Amino acid sequence: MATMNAPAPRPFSSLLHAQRVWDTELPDFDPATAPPAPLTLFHAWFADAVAAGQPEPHAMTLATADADGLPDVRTLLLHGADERGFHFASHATSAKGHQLADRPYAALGFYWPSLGRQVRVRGPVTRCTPAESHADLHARSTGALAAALTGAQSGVVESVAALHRAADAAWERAQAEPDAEAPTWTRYVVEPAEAEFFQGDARRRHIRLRYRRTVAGTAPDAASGSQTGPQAGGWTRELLWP
Ligand SMILES: Cc1cc2nc3c(=O)[nH]c(=O)nc-3n(C[C@H](O)[C@H](O)[C@H](O)COP(=O)(O)O)c2cc1C
Repeated sequence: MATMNAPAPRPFSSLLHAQRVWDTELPDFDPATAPPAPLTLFHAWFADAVAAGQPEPHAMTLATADADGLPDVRTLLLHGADERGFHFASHATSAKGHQLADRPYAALGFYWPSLGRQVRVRGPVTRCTPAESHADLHARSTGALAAALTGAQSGVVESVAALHRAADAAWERAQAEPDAEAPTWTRYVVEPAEAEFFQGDARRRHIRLRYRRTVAGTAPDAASGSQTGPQAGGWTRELLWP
């Protein structure tokens, strides 16, 4: 009887070079129709990503720098986007928490491949009040509370068994005490100084629209063709070469 052999795995380079990007139907983006402030466009693009079935559209990369200026990056969930900025939450005692204490600036990146869209945000980071951090924690699932109660984020754990013990204990506590405190859990806000919207294009005519916060009356608005000054709300828009 013939034996069924599993196919030999393809070499990494062959797999890598077989991948494609921007070869689906992508939306048009006319920057001349973009709203004056980036928050409105972010909300619209987020709704588009949800409607397009983009998995986990609220997952974003958060870049920070350590005390020596060395960069670091990880994935987080967006907890809100409003006039104050882009909100996320984590432990103040984690690696990112220490980095933000040393250098309270960050960059965020969203990528929604279903639409060929990327959004980047940069700016200073502030901590929300303890009451807001508490509310953030308790507005979410038992699993999220348990994860926060496990604590020690970014510390070294001696074994998987130790991780399981701590996680199981945290789950039990989260179920028994839904109001339990996780004192280091902190909600942060990135206040955008810049926000860039990238619309991919199959022919590589990608559109990049950057908003920069300005003092009123200081800069023309290249994206709208206006020669008369900045947009309402203190934002200047510029098109960037892709
Ligand atoms: C999809 C996804 C969502 C995540 N969301 C969060 C989050 O909201 N908050 C958080 O602290 N960590 C979150 N994490 C874990 C972080 O990526 C990271 O591992 C952790 O925060 C420790 O980062 P640090 O050592 O740089 O501080 C998430 C990971 C993934 C893959």
